[in-house]
Amino acid sequence: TACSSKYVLSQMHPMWQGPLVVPGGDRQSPIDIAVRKTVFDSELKPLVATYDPQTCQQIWNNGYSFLVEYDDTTDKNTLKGGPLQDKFRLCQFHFHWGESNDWGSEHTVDRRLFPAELHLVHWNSDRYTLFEEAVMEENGLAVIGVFLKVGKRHEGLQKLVDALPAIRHKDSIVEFNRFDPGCLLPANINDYWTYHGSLTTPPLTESVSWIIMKQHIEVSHDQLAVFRSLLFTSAEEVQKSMVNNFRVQQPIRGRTVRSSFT
Ligand SMILES: Cc1ccc(O)c(S)c1
Ligand SMILES: [Zn+2]
Repeated sequence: TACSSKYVLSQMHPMWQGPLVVPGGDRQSPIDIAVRKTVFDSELKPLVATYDPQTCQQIWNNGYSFLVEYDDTTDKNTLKGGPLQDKFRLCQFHFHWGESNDWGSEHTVDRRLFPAELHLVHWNSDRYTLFEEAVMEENGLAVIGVFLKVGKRHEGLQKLVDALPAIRHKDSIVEFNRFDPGCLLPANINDYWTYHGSLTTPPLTESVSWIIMKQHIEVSHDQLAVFRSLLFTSAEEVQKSMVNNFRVQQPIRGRTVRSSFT
């Protein structure tokens, strides 16, 4: 689909430290959410996420993370409301995680680290026709972030976990159908923080309205261990475990993080 193509196909080995600051970058991600500095905004509306599991197409290892991709040629999977003025289309979701359960998330809450973070990536289909266009524009993307905690097994995630051994190496891909991304959202999606930031992988463009869920989801230790069995490397290269695929935190540069709850 559009969202997978050249954009995240970079052959560059993930330099997770990456450029510390993008030239002129004053709205980079990820950041720490200092709760006492957040500002409640009563104008923030409830989020409306509508997903069709039938539009799930494939799951693949792009050398940074693994992506589950959806058909984004129609408005079948939409996100609107919340801080968003326009309607956004889901194109993919992926995760960032650590080599241990002590770290792995990109965002933190009062410096608290989670073992992993889910990103559901949507692009502004009211203003653009392709993900590639939207990713370069200020109001182009909306990414929902959900923290993962280790606890009880996540039944809905298991179908995805079972598909991972087939995409162990970079650039491997398998067909993946009938997966409802909604099953990965927490029960309460109306309590969130939102701020303007960037992608956390190249090209690090400052095109993202971030919507970070206050409520986390739980996955089992064993499910997370399967994430760590993936490889950054292709079958020909010396094996390198896909772990710690998160970016270092970036300066807040005077930005305000708004909350939808008090
Ligand atoms: C579009 C996109 C690709 C990869 C990512 O980690 C993020 S955060 C967004
Ligand atoms: Zn991400």
